[in-house]
Parts: sequence; C-alpha cells; structure tokens
Amino acid sequence: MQEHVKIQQISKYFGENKAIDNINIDIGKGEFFTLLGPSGCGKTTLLRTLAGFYQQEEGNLYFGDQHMNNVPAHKRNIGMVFQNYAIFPHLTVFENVAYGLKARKVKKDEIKARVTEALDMVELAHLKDRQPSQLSGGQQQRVALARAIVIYPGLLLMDEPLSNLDAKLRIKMREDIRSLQKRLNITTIYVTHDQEEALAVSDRIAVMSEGKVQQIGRPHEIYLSPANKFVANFIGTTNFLDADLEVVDAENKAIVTVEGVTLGTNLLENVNGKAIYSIRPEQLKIYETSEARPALVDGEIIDATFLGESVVYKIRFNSGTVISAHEHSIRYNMLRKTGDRIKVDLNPDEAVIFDESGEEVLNEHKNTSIKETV
Ligand SMILES: Nc1ncnc2c1ncn2[C@@H]1O[C@H](COP(=O)(O)OP(=O)(O)OP(=O)(O)O)[C@@H](O)[C@H]1O
Repeated sequence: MQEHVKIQQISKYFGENKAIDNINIDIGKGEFFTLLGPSGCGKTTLLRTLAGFYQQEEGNLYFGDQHMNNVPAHKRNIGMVFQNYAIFPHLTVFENVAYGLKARKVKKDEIKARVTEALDMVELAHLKDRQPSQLSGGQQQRVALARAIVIYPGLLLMDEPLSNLDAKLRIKMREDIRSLQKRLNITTIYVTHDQEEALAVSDRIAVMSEGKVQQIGRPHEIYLSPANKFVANFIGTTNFLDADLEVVDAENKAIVTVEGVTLGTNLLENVNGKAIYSIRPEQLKIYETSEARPALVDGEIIDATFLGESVVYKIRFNSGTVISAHEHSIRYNMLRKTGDRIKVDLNPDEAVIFDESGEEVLNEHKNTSIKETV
C-alpha cells in the first residue's frame, strides 16, 4: 500500500536554528519526489522528520488520512536507504534483508519467499550467502535497497543513496532505482544535492535553500521556468545580465533593454525598472558578424573549450560583460576560435526575467505547451 504524504507547515528547530521553515508539500501516491538543495539546506532534517527520527515543533504530517505527528518511527511502515549503506557487517546478504521481517515476526516460509523476491528485484539473488565485506559499494547499496522494500513499506525514503558510488555506477543505479520504484509503484522521497540526478529520476522536485522550499515542479518546469534567481542558478548554469524593464501597455507587455538591444516580453505584473535577464548557455544563438537580423549583440570569443558533443564559448560583449554559450559541435567548419568576432541572439523566447529581488516576473505562457506535452 503506497502512501499519499501531506506535509503541512512543518518547521523544525535545533536550538535557535530553524533547520526547516514552514514546509508545505503534497506528495501523490506512487510519486517519485526529490528534495534537492545545497548542503545544509535542510533536506536530511525534513526526511528524518518524516521518518519520525525527529519531532517537528510546528506543523502536521499525514500519511493518507492518518495524522502521523505522534506515531513513533517504527510504526510508520517506512523503508529507508542511507548514503553509508547501514547494513549489518556480521550478517549475510540474505540475513540482512530478512532482518526487518524477523523483527516483525513474519513466518519463516514467508520470509524466505519475500527475501528471495526482493533480492531478485535488485539482481542479487546469486550473492545471498555473501558477507557485506565481500560486496562492492554498488552491491551493498542494493542490499540496503532490498532490505528497505522487503517490508512492503508505504513510503520509501532515500538519503543521498548514490553518493559513495563512482560516477558511472551512480548513473546505472539511479536508472535501476527509478525502474524498481515504477514497478512497485511505491511513494518515494529522495534526497540529493546533485541536480542532474534529481532531473533524471524525479516526477517532481522541491528545490530547497536555507530551510525553505524555493520551488516545486516537474524537472523541465524547474529547469525552463525557475521561480527565482536561486533556482535558476542552482539548477544547470545560466547567464545573468543586467536589464531594464519598461511596461508599455495595460496587459503588461513590456520592453526589456539588455546589452543595448530592446526586446519585447510579457510580464506577470506591472514591474518597471531594473531587472535581471537570465538565459542559459545553450539557449543563446551565435551568428557571423555578417548576419543582418535585428537585436543581435556584438561580441568576441575570448575562450573556446571543445567537449566533444558541444563547445563551450566565453564571449565578451562590447560592454565588457562576459557570458557563456554552448553550441553543438556538429560540423568541423563551424568551430569558432578565440578572437573571432560574432553576434549573439539573446533569445527572449527562452529567457527568464527576475526583478531586482530575484523573483520571476515573466509571464509563463511560453511553457504552457511544454507542460501539456511532456
Ligand atoms: N542534529 C543536529 N543538531 C543541530 N543542528 C543540526 C542537526 N542536524 C542538522 N542541523 C543543522 O540544520 C541545518 C540543516 O541540516 P541538514 O542536515 O538537514 O541539511 P542537508 O540539506 O541535508 O545538508 P547535507 O546535504 O550537507 O546533508 C544545518 O544548518 C545543520 O547544521
């Protein structure tokens, strides 16, 4: 049975320090939900509060209709996987996975069947008699995963489960975790500080900073339509350019002036004055100086880094501003080099505009079609 998790206005203090601050999240049954943010933002504290290891000072937690505030950790029916595996070194793989079932007084025959089933799911059945010291890091993490799912938890909590694995294995394991989660349709809350991992595995992501949720959305929404400057900067890379906004009609149609060119845009609200124009390196388009289309910005390539699939350019505009732009390296004769003069299209259709305090002011209409088709 998978849970619908309702986190309502939860705050948790350590002394004076408010580690999580008024968190509201609704997580659907069977959803893969990720808490993403930099070190110290409160991800682990929130996860441990959900598990019942910490008691929040404010707010309510519900699993389905059940109020969980006073339910102790061992009665929450949660499976947990941690960064450091936390498997018992003196027990075999089979015994490690069987542990939670024995504690629940499940009958011997059923234990055998369920442990075998769980080990099959994580592709470890052939290693069931090994000791943990005879396993690789990835295999140990599979044992931890089998141990978490064997109890048929209503909720699976994972705290940086891939951090101790090397880069290639991390990608394989995250794919395996995602497909297992889908197969079992188990509500999962996953903690990571790795934005690529979060984008790859999640149905939805909550981006956190300083104990607060900055934005909740599906991976492409967070990437393409960040709610504020923090999110734009934390997820992927982006260029922030100083801009000026001038609203020109009652529908909040505005012109934005950036690097000396004026571009049209639609604003959510009537905001005039200083703004921040955020555009990702791959959203910029580079042209030869002979290109005649309007609203291009003149610049010079000051650095070119060839990465195989793409080339990363550093471009200095005539104003002195330096930006980063990516181009696919499809054709040999398209590669640009340091010192080349070029023109750049700032691509207002893809840009996000923030007011001076860093909140998004752009009308989100541009992403509507994406939300419906992805
Ligand atoms: N047991 C504790 N006692 C006191 N302060 C704590 C405790 N645990 C966490 N904190 C503080 O609460 C804040 C949030 O910490 P938390 O571990 O939840 O962050 P995190 O986002 O999981 O970071 P990381 O990715 O580094 O694990 C930090 O300021 C941290 O110092």
